Amino acid sequence: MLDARDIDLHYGAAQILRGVALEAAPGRVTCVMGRNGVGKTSLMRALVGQVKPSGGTITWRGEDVTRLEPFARARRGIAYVPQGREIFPLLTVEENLRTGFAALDGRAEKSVPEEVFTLFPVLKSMLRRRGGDLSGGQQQQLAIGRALVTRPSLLILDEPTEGIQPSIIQDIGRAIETLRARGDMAIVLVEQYFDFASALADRIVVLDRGEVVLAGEAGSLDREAVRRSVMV
Ligand SMILES: Nc1ncnc2c1ncn2[C@@H]1O[C@H](COP(=O)(O)OP(=O)(O)OP(=O)(O)O)[C@@H](O)[C@H]1O
Repeated sequence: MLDARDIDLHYGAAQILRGVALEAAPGRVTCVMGRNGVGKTSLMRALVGQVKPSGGTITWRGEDVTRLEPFARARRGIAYVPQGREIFPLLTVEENLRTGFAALDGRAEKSVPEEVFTLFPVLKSMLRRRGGDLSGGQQQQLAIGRALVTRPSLLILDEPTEGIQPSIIQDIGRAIETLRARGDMAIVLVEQYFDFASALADRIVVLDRGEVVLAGEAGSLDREAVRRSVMV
């Protein structure tokens, strides 16, 4: 269980997050929604340790991880698929997948889980291709695959549908459903694509200008209010 409470975040003098709360539980998809620039990515970066909040606490499986470095959180099962994918264009697909092991300690198993290729068969057929030669959608699948090699129990996905063709968006949606159905992984999904998010979400948190303005079980929230919150 992830429990982030009262998160404040500043970049210099600018306050980006104000008292934000976010929970994520195994077997559930928590969607973080909101327009451009409201602080969604900043919140994810705070969860994984890439930025330090100026206030609040982040508890993961009962441990306060607020001050832990990113690698220490990765070793505790937290994996992040950043916005824009950030795969290595000159490395092959296989090498890109293997970079995920850098997050693990020496004792961890260092084989790519077969599940990665079950979820994204295209990666198996492209193991020797360079990451940069893949389509945007294939790169997104690779970025998710790389996160899964650490066998995470919290998977954070930052706008995985951005700039991706519809057929691959469907594949990614099915992959998220499969991972949720396993029941042991908590998934946090940042999304602005309303239909995709609302089809997957168990819980929805809407941010606006650094604050939570709507939060609740997906079925209990006013769909139109959520839709409006992501419309430009
Ligand atoms: N490293 C940084 N230094 C200063 N300001 C930043 C930095 N990163 C982001 N910001 C600013 O913080 C605010 C929130 O950005 P953030 O990327 O978290 O929003 P977002 O909701 O994820 O937006 P998007 O959907 O466009 O990615 C924006 O005003 C952005 O310009």
